[in-house]
Amino acid sequence: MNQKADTPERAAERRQLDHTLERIEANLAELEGRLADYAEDIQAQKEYLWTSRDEMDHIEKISARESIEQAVMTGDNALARRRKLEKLRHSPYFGRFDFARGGKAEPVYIGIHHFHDDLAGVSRVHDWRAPIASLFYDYETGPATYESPEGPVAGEISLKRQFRIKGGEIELMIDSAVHVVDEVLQEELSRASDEGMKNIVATIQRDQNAIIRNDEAQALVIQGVAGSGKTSIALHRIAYLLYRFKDSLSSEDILIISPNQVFSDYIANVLPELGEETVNQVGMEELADELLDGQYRFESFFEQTTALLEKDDEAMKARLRYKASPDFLTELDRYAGHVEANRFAAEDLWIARRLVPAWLLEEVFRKHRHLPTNERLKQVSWEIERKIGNQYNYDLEPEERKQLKAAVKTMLRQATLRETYKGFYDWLGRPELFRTASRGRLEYADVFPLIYLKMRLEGVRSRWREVKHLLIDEMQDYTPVQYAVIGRLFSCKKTILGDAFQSVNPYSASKAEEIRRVLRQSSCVTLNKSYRSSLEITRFAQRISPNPELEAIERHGEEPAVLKARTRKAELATIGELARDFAASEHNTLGIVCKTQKQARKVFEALESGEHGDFERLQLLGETSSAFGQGIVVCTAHMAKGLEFDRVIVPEVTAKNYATDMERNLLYVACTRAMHRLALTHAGPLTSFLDSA
Ligand SMILES: Nc1ncnc2c1ncn2[C@@H]1O[C@H](COP(=O)(O)OP(=O)(O)OP(=O)(O)O)[C@@H](O)[C@H]1O
Repeated sequence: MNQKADTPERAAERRQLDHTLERIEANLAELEGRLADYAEDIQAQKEYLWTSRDEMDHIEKISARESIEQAVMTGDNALARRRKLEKLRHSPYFGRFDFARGGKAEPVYIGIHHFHDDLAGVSRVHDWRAPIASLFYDYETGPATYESPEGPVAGEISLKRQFRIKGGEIELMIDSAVHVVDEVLQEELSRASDEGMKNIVATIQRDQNAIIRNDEAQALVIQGVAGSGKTSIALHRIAYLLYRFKDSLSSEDILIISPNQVFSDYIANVLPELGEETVNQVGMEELADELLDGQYRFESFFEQTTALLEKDDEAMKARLRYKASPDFLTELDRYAGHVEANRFAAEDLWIARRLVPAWLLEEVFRKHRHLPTNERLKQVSWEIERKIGNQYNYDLEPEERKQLKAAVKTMLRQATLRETYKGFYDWLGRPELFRTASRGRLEYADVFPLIYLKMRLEGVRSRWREVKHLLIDEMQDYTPVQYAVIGRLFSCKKTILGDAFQSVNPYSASKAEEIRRVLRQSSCVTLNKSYRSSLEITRFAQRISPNPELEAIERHGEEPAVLKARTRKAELATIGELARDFAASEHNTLGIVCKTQKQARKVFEALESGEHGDFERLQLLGETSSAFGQGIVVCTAHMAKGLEFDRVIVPEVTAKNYATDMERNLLYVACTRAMHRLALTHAGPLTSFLDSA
């Protein structure tokens, strides 16, 4: 039933919607009144506190302040409810199903937020995260069961209906008896992109729902093909967990490790749209810098990838490959054990003419291996002093205490962390595997191994220790050592997602299985259905990096175009033409995705020069960019990871520019960013990756 004509069902739904909207308005009006009362009350209490402050004693003042705080909190809750009701006013729900538990079927409406009609004392719309709402995502008509806090509830769904309601009007209404590869989803996917990532509550698919609502896995590893909704699902999962565990989990307890600032900005809107606060986000490099107390300068992941693309340095590749291998972690562990066993050369010690045997010093030192080195030495001295006290019934004089501390300190074989780390490669008999990057910095591949060693030998400080749920996106770009550090640092639950086919740096990439080996107690799920791109674009990208498991959504668009130009200048003119065509279209975002930053800069400069037209919203993304915007975005495939655009242009798809496996991956990432249109340009022999495309 799709027709706009006013069928009896549609008319009934229209009445239902009007009624719901009236009830929302009534609740809002009542809330406005209460808010005004709260404001007045708070003001009056403040005035009273101020004018009576001289007559009040300390206890009375505290109690008056507490009463004001309480009133402010009540007011804040009312404000939050108002925000939700105002949102519901535009679109109170997107789904309905009629569910019978034995008796008569009752309609259940599902929306982005719960709407409890406080004035009538009834729930009119259920939050999409409520237990009963899972029926909407998991079943069509027929027998159905959901898990309530009291146990499973079985019944029968007799009707399932989807809506698109905007500005209080029903734009679309569809009954679905069969599975939801439906028109609503198709419509959602064919629309032009938004400012950033959007919520997908109305069209979450069954397998996606299972991931969102999985609240058991200690570490959930999601391997999903490009455009399978991994990032969207991960964010909806966070919103779900915040709802499900609202008494013990708040947005401050959640941390996202995100690939870069632009990505952080791109996803920043999803949680607020779902009615939750934004959560903390940190980049791997920022995390590394914190764990190293800002004491080491190091190359960035972006620089490492750029160096790999710009220099064909076999020795560097060998270093990266080794440091990303599971073997490396095993060896590093052995080395840490070796250093630990040999770093404290205990000797018999005479203090105040009393003997402290070497074995005792050794034993006490071992016992405190979890402490940072300085703390540990302090602890050894203190404990030995206590033992002298007990054993010999003698309290050390200040001078003797100093001697003890100095003697314990000299037993430690002092070496800086960097020296100890460098020593690993000598110990291994492969000193060539340690190289310094430009300006004396550490190579990026050495940063996390160094942190790992620090964790094992000295301990680290981190402001993230209290995190209760960790989300890691683009998991394929992190090595086993990085996961080992993460595993030690975060004992909380984790959601880890990515796609092995989209590694921008294959020399240090991880697959789901490898991650699982490092992070114990993890479970793995796979998503093979791709939603982002039209069927034509997905098929085209599949020829670059075939994945037989991938299932493309049946949504049609234009065939991707491979455009040959005679010269480089002519190629830039073609890009200019495509950009002008975009600017005149209904689309909002165009990504021009290049292989390297240098290439991106050239295209950007050509478009900025005005020679090819006047482009209002034109942006070049670099390593330090922090915002994702609409218009034309010129960037590298590395930066484009995780993002999507209505249209994508991939310049310089020549045999020279796209030749290695790494370049094949980058080309794949670039093409899979396109939702509706894709064009590739070249002024030289075409890359063989597109031969069959
Ligand atoms: N169930 C769904 N309903 C509507 N849209 C969906 C659904 N699942 C995914 N999408 C859309 O598909 C696109 C890709 O989603 P997302 O970016 O989360 O995928 P991804 O797997 O993280 O992609 P990639 O790995 O390629 O970066 C987004 O536009 C998202 O809104």
